[in-house]
Amino acid sequence: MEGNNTCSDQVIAEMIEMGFEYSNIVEAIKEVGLSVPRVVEHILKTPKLQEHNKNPLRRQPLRTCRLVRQSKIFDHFHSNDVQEHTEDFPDPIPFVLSEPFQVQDSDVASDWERKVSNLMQKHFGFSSLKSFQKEALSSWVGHKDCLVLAATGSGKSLCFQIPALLSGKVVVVISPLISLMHDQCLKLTKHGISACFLGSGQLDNTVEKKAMGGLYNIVYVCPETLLRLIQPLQKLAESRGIALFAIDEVHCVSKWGHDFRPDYSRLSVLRENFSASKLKSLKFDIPLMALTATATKRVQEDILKSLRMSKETNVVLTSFFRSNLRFMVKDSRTSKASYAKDFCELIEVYGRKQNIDGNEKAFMSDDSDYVSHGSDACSSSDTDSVSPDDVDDNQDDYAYKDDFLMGRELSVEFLENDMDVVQNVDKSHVIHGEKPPHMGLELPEAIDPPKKPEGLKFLKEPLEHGPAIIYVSTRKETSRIAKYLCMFGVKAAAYNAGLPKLNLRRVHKGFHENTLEVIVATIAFGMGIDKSNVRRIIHYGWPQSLEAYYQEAGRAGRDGKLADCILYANLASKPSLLPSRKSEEQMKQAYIMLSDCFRYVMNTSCCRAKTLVEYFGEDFSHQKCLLCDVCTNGPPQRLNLKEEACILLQTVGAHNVCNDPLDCSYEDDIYSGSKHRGLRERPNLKVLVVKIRQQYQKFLTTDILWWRGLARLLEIKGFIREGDDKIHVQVKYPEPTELGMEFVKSMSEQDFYVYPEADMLLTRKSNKPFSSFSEWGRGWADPEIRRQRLEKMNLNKKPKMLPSPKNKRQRRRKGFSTSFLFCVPNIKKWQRKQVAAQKLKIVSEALEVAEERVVRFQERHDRILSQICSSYLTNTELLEAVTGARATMNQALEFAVELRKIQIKIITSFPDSIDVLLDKTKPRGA
Ligand SMILES: Nc1ncnc2c1ncn2[C@@H]1O[C@H](COP(=O)(O)OP(=O)(O)OP(=O)(O)O)[C@@H](O)[C@H]1O
Ligand SMILES: [Mg+2]
Repeated sequence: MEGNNTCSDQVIAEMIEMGFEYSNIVEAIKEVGLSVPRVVEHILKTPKLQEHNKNPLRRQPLRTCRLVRQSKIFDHFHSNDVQEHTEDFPDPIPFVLSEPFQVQDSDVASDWERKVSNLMQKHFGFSSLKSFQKEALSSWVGHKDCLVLAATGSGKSLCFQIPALLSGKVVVVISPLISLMHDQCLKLTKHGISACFLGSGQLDNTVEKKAMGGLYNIVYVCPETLLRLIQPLQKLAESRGIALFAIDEVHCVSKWGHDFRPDYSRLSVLRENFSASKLKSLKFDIPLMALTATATKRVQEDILKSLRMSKETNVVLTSFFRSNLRFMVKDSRTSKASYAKDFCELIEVYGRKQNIDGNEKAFMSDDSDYVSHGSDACSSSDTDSVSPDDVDDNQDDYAYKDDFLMGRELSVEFLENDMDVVQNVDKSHVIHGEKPPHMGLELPEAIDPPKKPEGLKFLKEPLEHGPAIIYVSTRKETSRIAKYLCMFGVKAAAYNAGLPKLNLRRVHKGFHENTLEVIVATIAFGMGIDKSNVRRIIHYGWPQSLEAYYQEAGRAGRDGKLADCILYANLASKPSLLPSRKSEEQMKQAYIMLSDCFRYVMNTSCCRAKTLVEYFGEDFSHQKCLLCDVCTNGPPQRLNLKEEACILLQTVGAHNVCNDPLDCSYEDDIYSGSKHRGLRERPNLKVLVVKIRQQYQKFLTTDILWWRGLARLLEIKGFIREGDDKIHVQVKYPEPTELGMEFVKSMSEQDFYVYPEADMLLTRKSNKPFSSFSEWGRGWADPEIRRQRLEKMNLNKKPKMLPSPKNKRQRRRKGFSTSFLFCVPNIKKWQRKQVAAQKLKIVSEALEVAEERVVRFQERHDRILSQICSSYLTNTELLEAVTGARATMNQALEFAVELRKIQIKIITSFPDSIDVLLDKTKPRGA
């Protein structure tokens, strides 16, 4: 019979179901072991025991069973809206033991793999363990500590859930977020495993007592609560027993990670208080199992050290590579103006068209709450009457006044406040100038990296339909984009920690039940999101680190099917840190991580997946993933930039050997950024580029972006380094290295072949490598041509006045906003002109391209027309082709007209911006 090999919990539960008395079962198990038939037989044959079981097959009333019913997850909330949500929660597992039942360690170790297999099948419906799960469990069975590093969504939770089932003891899980604990308890309850969470979010004060009495298989705690409960937990360890301490999302331990939480760094108390030397009843230290999906080598070492994990800790490292994720980087201003371009594909997929065929009706009626309160999701019925430009970005009002929900505040804060605010930092935990910790412990390489480029099999696979998550950095933007998408019939909603809790809960529910398809969220929609069919993760704006990026991107494609991870970033800009309170040391670390992220985006030649997994210290076993934009589009053409590299190096060198302070004219605040930087100040890259432009006619019109990219390449080659003691996202005050100077000396011998970086490509044109300023744009520099053009356009009238601030809102509502011209309102006039000049340059370039396209489309259109004429046929295919060609031509024309309008606006507002662009106007004092 099956019961022969089930664990003690199962045997007892089965026997209780049959109606036997608990104390009799325990006594019988002691006599005959964990076999249901033998236990039954023993009880029935023992007259003493039989007395209590006159009619064993008739169920005993609960109170005589000395059992407690496993509380529903909702019992943990003092909520009066229980009825509304009861359907969320399945019937809980029937019972948990009210009395501790110590299982012998030998029971667990024997034949554990088969027992695990049975338990998995019973509770989760899986047939087998993954190899890393098996390895983690075997560490636990051998009483060893274990650090599990496995990709997002790979199934790390199972590693600590199984020990609870297998041993009959309690597993204590330390988790950073109440929402995460809530989600996991919910899932476990559904799988018939008793679990609870403790901490500030738990308002039912009986739960803690019950948990410390051993009534739950799995107890989730946040670190603060754990520190408070050391003594009760010690008692629990000595009574029912604690099988394992699992520290989930353990990268939070390390200040070198992307999500440091000071309370996590105090978790060494686990080793101190739950070791065999401290608790006499223990034969072994209670094992620690630390789990994360994002940890660099440095973070891994820090975890081992901070938690005081044993020297024999088994580091279970799986490949971080997710072969079904298609990584892409796209250039975008990531502002309201670029929504139309960036989200057109998304709208096509999730928008009205598709929803009309599907269940739009249901969406509109069922989700009327979202619709009527408009801030987090909008009605698709708005679509027809609103244009993209009508999105009111001032409306950031999240008041949620649903009569139905008013006064029904959930009494438990299952979602943290300020989850999307970068964590505060406990300065006492940061040692200035501290070297990265080193454990002297060799971390193993990945145990089972995939051998073949699996991307091949996804190459021909279409992207299936499934939900999407868009990550943005500000709360305001979540609602702005959600509204924009809703206007086109996309079932979208905003999610950020500033929204009312009930609202967030509904978004969660909508997402999991597929009534919402696109969630626009801050990082608050974070850890523990485990939905298998997420098809797209879009980052709209720069992430703060590659760790955070990969963890968020990893929420896509957990079903193993193809999924897209697209990062939209303004390649002409540099990322900046989100405001947070950080110590100096942590700021440095944050900048290093931000810089790594910047370099990932700017890279054009190395497979994205390779860059990412190697970032986490893994050897990528393939050359390419075959899916990412770099693999599919190929790297750009390599260029020999020997001359440019030498010129930059020479300029850097020339300005670094300057010892005479009077000769260094960088005190000008426009150039150096500050008047007070002191005389030993080095020129920054911008100043150096101006010097190059002044000195070399050939480079007069080169873009700073181009030099920025080149400086990065020179830094990678080790030819220059950052001369400032601060860390910058990109080298700012370059200083030549010996290697760099050697290169200059050997100028005639060495080539400098490189793949231009993404920002360099922005400015580069095939036939004019250094000119980002079109002929047409150059024409404006000539006063006569300019006069003629303005005359022709009837626009040589007075420049427009700067709009008054009170009309700002109105201006925003109008289609083409001129606000982009005045987006830096407080800077000096000269700088403003420069900004305008830069914009003019970009617009002119774009216009040139647009005009070329118009001409091309026109030609195609004419060609098809002439074909029709010559064939004297009314061939429908040709007619369709000519209509299509006309449509594309018109589109291109429209675009060109819009660009022209913008250009005129810039020129009329700043007529001399052209001069600035050509560097004719010198800054004050230069
Ligand atoms: N052995 C297995 N076979 C099949 N599916 C599994 C197995 N183990 C876990 N899973 C499934 O994998 C999914 C992800 O599991 P889980 O939430 O534990 O991932 P995770 O590694 O903790 O992810 P994250 O890094 O986001 O926390 C779950 O839906 C789980 O049911
Ligand atoms: Mg997890």
